[in-house]
Amino acid sequence: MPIEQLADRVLLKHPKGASAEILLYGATVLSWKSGSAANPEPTERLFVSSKAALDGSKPVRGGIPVVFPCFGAPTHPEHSKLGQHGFARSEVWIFDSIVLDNEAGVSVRLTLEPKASITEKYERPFHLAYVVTLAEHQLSTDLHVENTALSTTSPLEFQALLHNYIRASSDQVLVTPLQGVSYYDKTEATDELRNCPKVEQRTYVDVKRFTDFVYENAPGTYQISSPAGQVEIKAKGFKDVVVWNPQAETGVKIADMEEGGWERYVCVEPGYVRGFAQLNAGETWIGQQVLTAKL
Ligand SMILES: O=P(O)(O)OC[C@H]1O[C@@H](O)[C@H](O)[C@@H](O)[C@@H]1O
Repeated sequence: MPIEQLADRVLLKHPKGASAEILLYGATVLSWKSGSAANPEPTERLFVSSKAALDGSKPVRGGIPVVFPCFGAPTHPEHSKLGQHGFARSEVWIFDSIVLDNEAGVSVRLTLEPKASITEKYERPFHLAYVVTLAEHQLSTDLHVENTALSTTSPLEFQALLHNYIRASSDQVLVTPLQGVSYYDKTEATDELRNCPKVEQRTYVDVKRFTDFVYENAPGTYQISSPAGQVEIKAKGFKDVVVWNPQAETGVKIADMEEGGWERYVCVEPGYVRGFAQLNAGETWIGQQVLTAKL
């Protein structure tokens, strides 16, 4: 059975060997096992901390959490009651439908709409759909945000991001091409420094030290290369990208991070996080990414 629905998750199996697992809580992709053209053996491409809670008690530390409607601590007045990274990663999504089920793609659609746990802290009407598609060497995850409000209301303003934890040795992994792109360095000590743009000078960006950089208007295609393999991310609609690895400096303070977990991944997160996407009533915005196992 290429698509299997369990009580709390959905399993996707591609006829050529790749597989993926999506937890309904947060619509979090927990696993993506894929071979590449050069190496057909399916290998795990994502990192999930062995201390991650998978029971819905807190967002999953790993995989691909969905960030919406705010990135980081809320800054928009309509988000003031929300926690860091918003509510999409900590609500149970609905399994909506099977979109595709053939060799070209094994694909499902999950949805999230306002419910009591959301409306008590966020008043805007919306409809989210998340389409996860598994191909032979690819995983695509597409977020559709619809403003379901009446036309008389002001536009919906939101941020969105796909928080990919890509499995890689953080000592050796390199992310390209970010040279020349401006970024904001969230590791700086003061607000003034955090809000002061810098320009990436490096051809190859590494995360050997604590890194939390928000690249603005980034190129949209990223290569993540390490001895463990190479994954390409191609993003559309997500104009920015965040590169994050806490290293031991801040990793030891993360309660659900396994010992030394920061050595085993890099987060490369396409998002719309500088400023807010604006969506008129009745309109839909789509943010997409395609992850390709290259090596
Ligand atoms: O611990 P959380 O809420 O999952 O966030 C993890 C990290 O997520 C990144 O996207 C942020 O840029 C970091 O600042 C943050 O620390």
